[in-house]
Amino acid sequence: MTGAPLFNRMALIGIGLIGSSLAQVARQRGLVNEISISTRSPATLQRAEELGLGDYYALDAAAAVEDADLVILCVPVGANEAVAKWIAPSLKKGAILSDAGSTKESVVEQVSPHVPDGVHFIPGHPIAGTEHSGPDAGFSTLFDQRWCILTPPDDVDQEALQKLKTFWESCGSDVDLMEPKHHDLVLAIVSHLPHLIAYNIVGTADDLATVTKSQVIKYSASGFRDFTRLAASDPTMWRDVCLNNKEAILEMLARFSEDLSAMQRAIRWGDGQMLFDLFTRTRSIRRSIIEAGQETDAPDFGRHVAGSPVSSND
Ligand SMILES: NC(=O)c1ccc[n+]([C@@H]2O[C@H](COP(=O)([O-])OP(=O)(O)OC[C@H]3O[C@@H](n4cnc5c(N)ncnc54)[C@H](O)[C@@H]3O)[C@@H](O)[C@H]2O)c1
Ligand SMILES: O=C(O)C(=O)C[C@]1(C(=O)O)C=C[C@@H](O)C=C1
Repeated sequence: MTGAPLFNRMALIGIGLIGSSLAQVARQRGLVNEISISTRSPATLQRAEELGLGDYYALDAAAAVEDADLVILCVPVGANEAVAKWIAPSLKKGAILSDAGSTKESVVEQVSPHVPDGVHFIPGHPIAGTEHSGPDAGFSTLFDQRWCILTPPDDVDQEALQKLKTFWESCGSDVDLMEPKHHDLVLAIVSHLPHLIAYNIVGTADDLATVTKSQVIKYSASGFRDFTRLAASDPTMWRDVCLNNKEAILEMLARFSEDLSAMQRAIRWGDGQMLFDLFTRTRSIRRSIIEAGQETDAPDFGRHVAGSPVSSND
């Protein structure tokens, strides 16, 4: 990015995959003058310092947000309320307060009551990540060609919204605006359910006496490998996602279980047509995603680049 930095001081509370990636991209592209970092554990804070992610480091989150024009909470969603309470008295008037949490309605409910007058609270969620966590996992291109969803309140300050939008665009993302409840419903199916399925299938395989751990490793070049990647995601993060998007996740799990039962019935009764029709429909969904230029056939999922068509065995 060329031109003046968008913000003078950015404060990041939580410096794992997302916080570290934000620090690196903001520094590399000159989006902010200074970065102040706070996190709960002294060892993580020290690691952030060793990696040179910021300019100021503090275990006291309130101290870290003083004088910050942009504050982004990058902690597991279950920690947002406590952090908001902690930093609220120290937030600068006119500052933008945002977050990166994977759920949005709970964040709005838990953080909004603590936001002082004159601070612009605009929740956000980069749809970008990996199964890795901690400051070492971050990288500056994480947000390139990914979506970032912002869920501003109806009476949002338009100038603040535009500034935050420009920030995420400068991080490489495309920005969409959404209602928090709608965000949670959409993400329940496209992100939360796939992770739960992965946790479940890997757990089931591990429980089966016939599928020993060594066999899981030996044959993991198969489809199972994709599930093990997702199932290696951070347990705290995903526990908090489940507890904070309970309604939408339970709704999607119920739908999923019904569809799974239908598939089970088709297999039991030898209904090959049902199975063939379903598999044909789902295959065409992946093809249409690729044709829309939102997916490559490579394992680098989700970037908005034109990809090669899926090969056909027909
Ligand atoms: N990992 C992903 O793929 C991904 C993608 C998009 C959004 N998110 C969301 O972004 C947020 C951060 O995720 P991450 O992947 O960077 O997690 P992470 O586990 O890599 O990092 C979390 C950081 O928060 C700190 N922390 C935890 N509890 C805290 C507390 N009470 N007070 C202060 N710091 C605390 C940890 O020490 C760590 O530095 C989460 O809300 C998550 O839902 C994650
Ligand atoms: O690619 C991955 O590993 C991810 O899990 C990233 C992913 C996703 O489900 O797409 C996970 C959770 C976030 O809230 C956003 C992105």
